[in-house]
Amino acid sequence: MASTEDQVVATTTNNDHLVQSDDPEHPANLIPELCRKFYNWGWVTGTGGGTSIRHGDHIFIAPSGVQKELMKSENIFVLQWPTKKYPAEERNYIRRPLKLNPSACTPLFLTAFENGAGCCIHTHSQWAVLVTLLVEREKGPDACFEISTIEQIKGIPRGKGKGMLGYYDTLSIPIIENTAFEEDLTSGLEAAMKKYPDTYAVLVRRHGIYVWGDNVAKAKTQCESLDYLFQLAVEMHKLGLPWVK
Ligand SMILES: CSCCC(=O)C(=O)COP(=O)(O)O
Ligand SMILES: [Zn+2]
Repeated sequence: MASTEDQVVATTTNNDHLVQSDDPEHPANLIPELCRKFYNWGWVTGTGGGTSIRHGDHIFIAPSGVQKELMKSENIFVLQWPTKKYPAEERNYIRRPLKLNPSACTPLFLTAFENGAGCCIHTHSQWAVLVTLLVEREKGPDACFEISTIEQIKGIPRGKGKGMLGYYDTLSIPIIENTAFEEDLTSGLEAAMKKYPDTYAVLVRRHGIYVWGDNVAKAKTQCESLDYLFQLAVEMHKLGLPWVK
């Protein structure tokens, strides 16, 4: 539930103050800034993908179907945290920009926040999509991308409070099947997180990846490390080199 103060302000001002800040680290400034970077890295082109940040008891969410690299702080939706998984139906937004809808990824971002994340990134990176195709023969609940003995694996946590993976560890990222609508991926994401409680990412076959972290810096670092590893795996495959020893 929104606090009484926020609800009162919402009826009169749409809580614009929640997305107005001179601080570049404020989520309403950071989400557009990150999306500009992600666009240049091929992660959020053609309106696909996005990112969401939890800041105290507020969740900041980008609008749906917009060019994510052109987004402005005034376009950002705000939810009170904790909230229900399908807030669009619950009129639970304490800031809702006119003529825009919240990202279809919202229930997936909320799943990551329920798991303790401070930031969740969704990319449509072609490297992520390609690795899901390379392991397409493995369908069902055990589908997984695995890679070992590559230095960049050290950029991924072993699990919450367990430190980072080591050079000789095997990194496993579960793969779920895509659905016709983004929000329908939520149950698959929940199931993968239950089966792999230490994971910080879930690949979506023929679609992309969801990566989360305790905070923005960790989510971004992990997403970059994974994208590096996916690109490397694809290039190794092209050279006929196995990426798991
Ligand atoms: C061409 S993008 C299709 C929708 C999608 O997969 C996505 O990640 C973007 O969803 P949003 O509602 O945030 O635009
Ligand atoms: Zn998507």
